[in-house]
Amino acid sequence: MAKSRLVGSYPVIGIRPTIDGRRGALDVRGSLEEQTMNMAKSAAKLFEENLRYSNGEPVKVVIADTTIGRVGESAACADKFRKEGVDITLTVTPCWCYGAETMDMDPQTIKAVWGFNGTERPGAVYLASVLATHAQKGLPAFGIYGHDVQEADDTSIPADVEEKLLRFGRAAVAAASMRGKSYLQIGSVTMGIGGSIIDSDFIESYLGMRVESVDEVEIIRRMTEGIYDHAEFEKALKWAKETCKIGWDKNPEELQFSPEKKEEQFEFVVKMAVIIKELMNGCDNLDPAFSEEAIGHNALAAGFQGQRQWTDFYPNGDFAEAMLNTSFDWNGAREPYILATENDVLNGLGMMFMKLLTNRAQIFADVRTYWSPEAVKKATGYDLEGVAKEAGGFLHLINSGAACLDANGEAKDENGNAVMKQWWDITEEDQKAIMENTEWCMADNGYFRGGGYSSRYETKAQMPATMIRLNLVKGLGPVLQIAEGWTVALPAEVSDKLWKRTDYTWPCTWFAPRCDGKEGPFKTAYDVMNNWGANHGAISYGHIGADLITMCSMLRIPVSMHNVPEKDIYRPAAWNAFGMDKEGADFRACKNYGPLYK
Ligand SMILES: C[C@H](O)[C@@H](O)[C@@H](O)C(=O)CO
Ligand SMILES: [Mn+2]
Repeated sequence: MAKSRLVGSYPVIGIRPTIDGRRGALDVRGSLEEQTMNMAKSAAKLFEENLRYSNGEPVKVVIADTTIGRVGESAACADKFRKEGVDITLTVTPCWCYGAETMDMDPQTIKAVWGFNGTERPGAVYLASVLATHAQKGLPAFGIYGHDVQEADDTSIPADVEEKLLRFGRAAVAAASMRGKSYLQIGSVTMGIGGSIIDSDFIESYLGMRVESVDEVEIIRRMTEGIYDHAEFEKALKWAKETCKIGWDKNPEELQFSPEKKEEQFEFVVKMAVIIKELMNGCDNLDPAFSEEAIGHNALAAGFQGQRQWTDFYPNGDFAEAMLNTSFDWNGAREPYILATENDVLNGLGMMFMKLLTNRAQIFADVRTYWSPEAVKKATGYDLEGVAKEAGGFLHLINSGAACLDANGEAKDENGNAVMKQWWDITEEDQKAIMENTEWCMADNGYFRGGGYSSRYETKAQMPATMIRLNLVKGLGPVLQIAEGWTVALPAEVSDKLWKRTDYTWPCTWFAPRCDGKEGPFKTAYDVMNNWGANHGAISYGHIGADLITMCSMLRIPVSMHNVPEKDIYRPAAWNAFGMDKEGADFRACKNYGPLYK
């Protein structure tokens, strides 16, 4: 399994078994030691078996050396956790404990408390008490309390408790994985797109990341001076020549490049991909003279400007963007990178959020066109069916470049269903099928004067998907939009007719949000697009809106629009104090707490 070269720790989860400290003749504490420690061990096992870092390794979990009954043991636990690199804590208990003495007071950890629903001892009473104390001290924590009473000796974790523990765990590991990593901007603002105007303060104070920036000329310097892994480039080029199906050249005859030039451009774009990888994560195989370049920018995500100055002159970045965002390359299955096109850093960060939550490759797309049932009928004679009909139409998601190739839906699960897998599950067969269903057409010369290639595929299968947009609003700050839905499998002739009306040589995904027909942003697919905050969306496989909502509350980023069922919304207990209207409460709470790293 190819390991990411990211430098810096991955977040560790610390479990804090807390207990009633009373000894005496009846030794309350002694009677609870085993049950309390067993809760901690059950939770640790659940996390270790179900949570993975983006590099594919199991999440590391540590348990305090002893149960925590009084403040001295809290301090010893905090000391151990600091040494272990704990960024996330789960406090567990079946009984009453002394909240302010036993709670996690570290302002930087992401916290949850699980109070066992048994009635022999007041675990739930402690939960309520310590969550109140967390709120009083400005250290919001997630509360977990199972719906049904359990037997005191029951060490199993009920389904509702497991769901909250894992949602908390996935979101906390994603949020804390960003800490200390970089966002690398290659180039500058693209065609006046606001999302490409980078806001370092937001990235530093909300995500705990740093912003690195290099001029695009750095790619040319490295090409010219041979500052790249030559063996890797040769391997990449050989693989690409054997595996990439070259499509057609749509440009007018007089503007088409010669076969020799096309060959040269193909080598150029493959070399770009190798160099951008090395810019993001460094490389051990550079000539020792380039020890500085070998370090890389420790980038968890990056953006490439391309348009216009680069693409008016050099071959475009679509190959690099598409391949790096994909779950494999010439080295086989490996952690997908996040490389945004048009330097849309906000969309790149959205892709990063969802990659960290799912460990799957991500799609970057324009939210290009809403197709109503009437318009589709008029253009193709086809009556919408299924999810597209239920959504009152569908959206055309299409952008040259940074859509992962996994999105053509050619990887299959054990039942033969189309799926965008977690990267470590991608098989050789999946890779072959994905590449066989992708073409590399010559770049549209009207847009990309310098030439290059564009990946081309259609998402032919219906798959669950979640589209998000991270927006920055002056006076408000960051805000997220979420639309769960499905990719739409249109009949080939229908898809072709609609696709041909726009950029037929780019990756094409039809998307139907889950709509409810009620007034508001989810009335129909039209309303989703009409309320969308920008030109781009980041799209992930799966319905992951609830995980995103939980993670955003950890990052203090309010969610302004979503179609996640209210029963699945899970935020820190303190959010309840900000009102019963969940969305308004979220805004008020995020404003109250402010960014994590202010
Ligand atoms: C190639 C074109 O300039 C595209 O980059 C443009 O239409 C966009 O995608 C704008 O988001
Ligand atoms: Mn775009």
